[in-house]
Amino acid sequence: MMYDYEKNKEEHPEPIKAEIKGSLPGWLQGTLIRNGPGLFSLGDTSYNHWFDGLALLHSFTFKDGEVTYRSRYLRGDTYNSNMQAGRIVVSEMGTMAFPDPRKNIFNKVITFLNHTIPDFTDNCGNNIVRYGKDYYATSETNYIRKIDPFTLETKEKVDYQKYHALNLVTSHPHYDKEGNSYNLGTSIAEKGKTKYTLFKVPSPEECSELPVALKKLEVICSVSCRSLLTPSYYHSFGMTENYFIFIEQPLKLDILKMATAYLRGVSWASCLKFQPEENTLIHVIDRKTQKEVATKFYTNAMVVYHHVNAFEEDGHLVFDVVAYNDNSLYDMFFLETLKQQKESGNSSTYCRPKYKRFALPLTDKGGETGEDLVKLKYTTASAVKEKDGKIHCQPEVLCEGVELPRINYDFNGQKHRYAYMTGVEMSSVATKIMKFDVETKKQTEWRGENCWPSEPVFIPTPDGVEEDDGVILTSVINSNPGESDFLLVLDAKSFTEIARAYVKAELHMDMHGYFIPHCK
Ligand SMILES: CC1=C(/C=C/C(C)=C/C=C/C(C)=C/C=C/C=C(C)/C=C/C=C(C)/C=C/C2=C(C)CCCC2(C)C)C(C)(C)CCC1
Ligand SMILES: [Fe+2]
Repeated sequence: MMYDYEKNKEEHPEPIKAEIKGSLPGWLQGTLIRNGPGLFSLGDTSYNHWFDGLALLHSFTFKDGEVTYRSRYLRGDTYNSNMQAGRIVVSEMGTMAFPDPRKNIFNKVITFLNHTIPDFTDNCGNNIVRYGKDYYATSETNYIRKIDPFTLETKEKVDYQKYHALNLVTSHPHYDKEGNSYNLGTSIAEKGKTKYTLFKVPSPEECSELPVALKKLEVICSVSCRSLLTPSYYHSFGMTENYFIFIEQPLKLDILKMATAYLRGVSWASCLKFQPEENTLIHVIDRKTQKEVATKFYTNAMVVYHHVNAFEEDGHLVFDVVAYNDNSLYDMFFLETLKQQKESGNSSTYCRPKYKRFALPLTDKGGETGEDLVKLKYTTASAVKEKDGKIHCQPEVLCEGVELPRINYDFNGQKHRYAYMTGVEMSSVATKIMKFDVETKKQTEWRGENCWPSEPVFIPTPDGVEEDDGVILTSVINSNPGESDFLLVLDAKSFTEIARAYVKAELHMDMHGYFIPHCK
């Protein structure tokens, strides 16, 4: 049986009480919000790519041993314009929307102008982020959409460009213990320069008076792009106590091609090119000096979407990522490809993701040319100094076939032992979730027959002592006939089931989730 990626999903804005099997820990109070695409065709139009689908938020609220479920489409300008027109009229990364052929020439000219000086989509269907005290649905364009985290109603549209010149911003910010948020974005050909900018948005306390916390956006550092018109695509970055890690990979947006994409009748995604002949630069930014460290680190060509974690140890900066050899992940999610797979029953041939660990020496003083400067005993990752002083890094592959990594976020920036991930076996659905022990390399799994779990989210026990004191939450699509979908609660230590909350509604395959304690 295969998941039907193309099917439009219904929203359930009224709370639905779930049926609990097992018992929920009393301390688990709050709301898990998850985000992902839910609508793929409208009128006689449809999206080409699964990531393009209209954002459908859903949430599980835990209160006094009960769970309530609700879901709501994000009613952004994109959603409203599409619904009003009864067809897809706003372009997304993988789908260029063209004017209705029945429309008059005047309308066609306006649409053309809009795509020459484009106003991008606010269909924020990738993740939930927090800036100050507010929560936003986000993808990677300059628009984010404030939401009510409890009712999932759509609020104001916020434009990063009002606060800083940013054309693209990740949907994976970092947060520190004080509640500050950190994110990374790209400014394209701004005053003749293309650069990646790291910025900070202060904690809720510092922004409490402001309607939009981004008003207090502070630039930490800008990294120049290696080429003006082909910035790298990236989806996340790493942060430790003293450093940020940004991977400038050879998966590139060709801006000139993008500018003419509409005229040429192709999508923006077709202007995204993997260039394996180029290497991958690893930028390390010192948080104290707010400057890039002088040493130049690089590795072979690769494509990374998700950083797992990063930490400092004995003069090294260690970071873990999920990496691919090419861009086949994006290609796998074209709806036509997914449909063919479903019909033929064949699984996909996309490149298997690998959990890789890199170790960068922070001091290379005295290192000889050709010497491996990594002195950590527990990793085979290497960093060899070359004649020109650059450092060539080779990772250690810790395991394969994993994606959507999460850790106990209290350990972000510190040495972690466990990563929680979905397991993928050459297919577009996850068949299991797993706990991976990076020290022993032991993998513990949860799987259910005909069940497709989502990204596993770790929630720490309030008085927890050990890293894995807590629970894992994952929403599970259950394709066993006559059975309902459910939210699964696992004990993170033993990775065994504690409870299921069965929902009398069809859950959709989503991307990422955010847990807000005590939001109820
Ligand atoms: C502004 C701008 C623009 C636009 C843009 C856009 C429109 C974007 C969007 C974007 C987006 C919208 C993005 C997204 C992303 C996503 C991702 C990257 C994802 C990933 C995923 C994954 C990794 C998966 C996983 C999974 C699942 C989900 C299921 C099961 C199985 C697996 C595990 C495989 C342009 C360029 C034109 C120009 C410049 C500026
Ligand atoms: Fe992501």
